[in-house]
Amino acid sequence: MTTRTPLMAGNWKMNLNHLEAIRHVQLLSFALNEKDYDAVEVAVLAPFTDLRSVQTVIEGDKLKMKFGAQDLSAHDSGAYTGEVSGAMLAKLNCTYVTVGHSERREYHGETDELCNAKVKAAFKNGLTPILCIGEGLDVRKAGNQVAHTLAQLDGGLKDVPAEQAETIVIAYEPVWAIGTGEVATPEDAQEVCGAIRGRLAELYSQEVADKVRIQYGGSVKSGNVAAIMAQPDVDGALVGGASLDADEFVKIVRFRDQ
Ligand SMILES: O=C(CO)COP(=O)(O)O
Repeated sequence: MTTRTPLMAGNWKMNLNHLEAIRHVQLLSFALNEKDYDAVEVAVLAPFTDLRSVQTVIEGDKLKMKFGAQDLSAHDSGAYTGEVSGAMLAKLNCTYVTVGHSERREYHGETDELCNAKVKAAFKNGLTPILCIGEGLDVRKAGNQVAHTLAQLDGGLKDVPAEQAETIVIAYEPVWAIGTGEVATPEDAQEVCGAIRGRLAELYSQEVADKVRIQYGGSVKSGNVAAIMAQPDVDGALVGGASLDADEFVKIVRFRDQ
């Protein structure tokens, strides 16, 4: 059985300008220590306009914190006004990029096909995609959360080879739990995260499935993170609102102490 290092990632969404981002990363850096970095991987996912500043603080101070973006273009370069390419993110030393967050699916019409192209663009440029999948409230009420989420997984991973797939991060984010304070129960999280790992084993192999980190996201706070992280198929958290409060995010990173 592979040991998976938990990945605790803060998705800042459209919050914190570059000056606020510098201050926020500094606050995190004062609080986090070697023991934290030995136990978990910590990442911040910042707006595009913050990335250069975040990189400067993290690399200048030799912090072990990883950083990344919240989206990328499916295209390499060219006449795509407003888009940011994977190569541009790689040039800034980004490690991660979220793909297919539910807010992009909902407000920007991102389909599984586009997410698949973005996953491939991320890999092509040496970035690790965090593919976000999860069901809305109506699907959950109908009891179809597993089938719905696995269909998004299949779509996002279409034609992605095993050697890339084993390095991907999957974030299970039930849409009804995002920003609502309505956290999924640990059992809800485990049901779908376990099904995701099972599906990865079917698509690739058990060995690949055992390597992939699966995060839970949706109203994660210091008060609920420990119970969610105790689930066997949950390997991290993708934290929205609570990641904007440095003290709270540090508590989430230290989930074992909560
Ligand atoms: O969407 C999320 C992280 O990507 C979750 O957001 P909240 O933690 O604010 O519910």
